[in-house]
Order: sequence, then C-alpha cells, then structure tokens
Amino acid sequence: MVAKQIRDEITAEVLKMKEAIGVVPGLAVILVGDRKDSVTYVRNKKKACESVGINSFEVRLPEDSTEQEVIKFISKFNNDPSVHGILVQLPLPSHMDEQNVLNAVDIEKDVDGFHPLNIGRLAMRGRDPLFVPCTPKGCIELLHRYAVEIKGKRAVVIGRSNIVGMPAALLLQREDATVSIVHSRTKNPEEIIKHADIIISAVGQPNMVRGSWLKPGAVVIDVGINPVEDANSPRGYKLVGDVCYEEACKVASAVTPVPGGVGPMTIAMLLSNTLSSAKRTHNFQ
Ligand SMILES: Nc1nc(=O)c2c([nH]1)NC[C@@H]1CN(c3ccc(C(=O)N[C@@H](CCC(=O)O)C(=O)O)cc3)C=[N+]21
Repeated sequence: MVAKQIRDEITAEVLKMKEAIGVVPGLAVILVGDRKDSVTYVRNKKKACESVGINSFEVRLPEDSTEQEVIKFISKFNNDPSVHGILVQLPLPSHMDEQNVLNAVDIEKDVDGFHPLNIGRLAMRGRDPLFVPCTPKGCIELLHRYAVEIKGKRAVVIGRSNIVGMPAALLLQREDATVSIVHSRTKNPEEIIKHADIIISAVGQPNMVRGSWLKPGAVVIDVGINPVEDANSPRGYKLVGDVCYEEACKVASAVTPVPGGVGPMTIAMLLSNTLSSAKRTHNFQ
C-alpha cells in the first residue's frame, strides 16, 4: 500500500538524518477533551511516529480547559527545539475559537498546514506554503503514485471545509485541473459530478455519492470517515465513506476504500511534514 511505502521512505530518511547530524524529528500533539474518534486518531498518529522513528510528545487536556491553557502548551512547544511539528487535534470543544488557538502555532511548525498564511500562500500563484494540509496532500499524493493524469482534467471536489475541500480544490487547480466545488447549496450536484474525471469527496454524508452519478472511468477519492451502526463490529460501529463503494467500483476506474485509503495517507503526510520541518530547521537535505 502507498501509505506503507511512504512510511518506509520516511523511516530511512529519519535514520539518515539521525546518523548524519544527531537530530530526530519531533511531533507534539495536543488533545483537548476525550472524543472517541480523536483519541483513536491521536493514538494512530503516535503509533505511526514510533514506527518511523519520529519522537512524539502528547498533551491531553480536559474538555473544560480554557483557550489560554491550550495556547500556553502551544507556546511551550513553539519554543522547544526538539519539537518540529505541532498538531492541535480538531475539533476543539465548542467554547473555544479554533482559529484563535490554531493561529498560536508557529507557522514554521504548522505541520497541519492550517495557518492562514499557509492557506493564503496555497491560494496564490507563484507562492508556496511551508506546509500543505495532510488530508488534501494525501489525496494528491495518491493520484501521483497511481500516475493519474491531473493536468487538463475536470475535477470535482464535494465539500468546502477549511481543512479538506478548499485546500484540495486549490491543489488540483495548481496541477492544472479545471475544478468545480459542489457543496450543500449546490442544486443538482449530480449534473456537475457526472462530467468529472477526478472526484474528491469530503462531505461527511455516508454513501451519498451513487455509482450512477459517475462518469465511466472516473477516479474517485473518498475522504469520508462516517461511523454507521454495525452490531457485528466490536466497536458497535463501522466506518463508511461518502461514496457507495460497491456501486462506484462498477463504474469508476479507481475508488479509494474507507477504511484503508485516505486515512493512512493523512497520517503518512503528517509524518512527511514533520520530517521536512526538521530538515528545514537544520538545513539538512
Ligand atoms: N489538527 C487535526 N489534524 C488532522 O489531520 C485531523 C484532525 N485534527 N482531526 C480529525 C481529522 C481526521 N483525521 C484522520 C486521521 C487518520 C484517520 C485514519 O487513520 N483512518 C483509518 C481508520 C481509523 C479507524 O479505524 O478509526 C482509515 O481510514 O483507514 C482518519 C482520520 C485527521 N484529522
């Protein structure tokens, strides 16, 4: 699998850096509250760091923490030379202003790529962000690794969130796709989706995208991670994507599965962003 291949590449580069200059990349993750999905993702990220040799630092804060308390830990990590990336697990508790908190992360350590300056540079021709958000970056990396032509193709992004839909649309147009963004206010989205050569769906509606909506041969990337009741699974729920996987497989030329598709790529890109941050800090190629 591509995510595994990328993790192996990162393992080798982390080792090379450690042997050459004695520096090991460090990722700090701040988790506020105890949402089950967030606890799972943070655990997956920690395990992934350990599997490639990146140091991981974790701070868990209670649900009723104040913005200032979270920002205090961010500042500590901003000033800690052994920390090269800082991730504040979203969503934050509703009493907090997420943008306020995320803005406290030093842009040089913003491995999520959520800082307005990183998104701003992503949106500007001729500028490059220090970091690209992990999930959209993972989607494009999948297209590259499977040699899917993007240039001149018609792409549709379903959903327009700050952390997936919008950056994904920006990345596709930076690679010369012609991009449409369909969203909750789009009338008859199927009319637009049916022309797409490439679809990235990040809308959070289980099994919304039907096989009949797809152009034969389309490439479909499913970012959806929707929990649905499932008595047969130990957790009492299973994850399904935004796309009807079985239906889509009959029409599309490729469909990413959920789980086992974009999720592991998201984590692989987080590791990659942390490594590149450490390289940049220490001028190491
Ligand atoms: N600051 C921040 N950065 C993020 O990148 C971020 C975040 N907050 N909040 C939540 C979302 C979601 N996210 C996922 C990461 C891994 C999987 C993942 O590994 N999924 C596995 C399944 C995991 C399971 O079994 O539950 C898969 O799709 O195969 C999914 C989702 C990162 N996010």
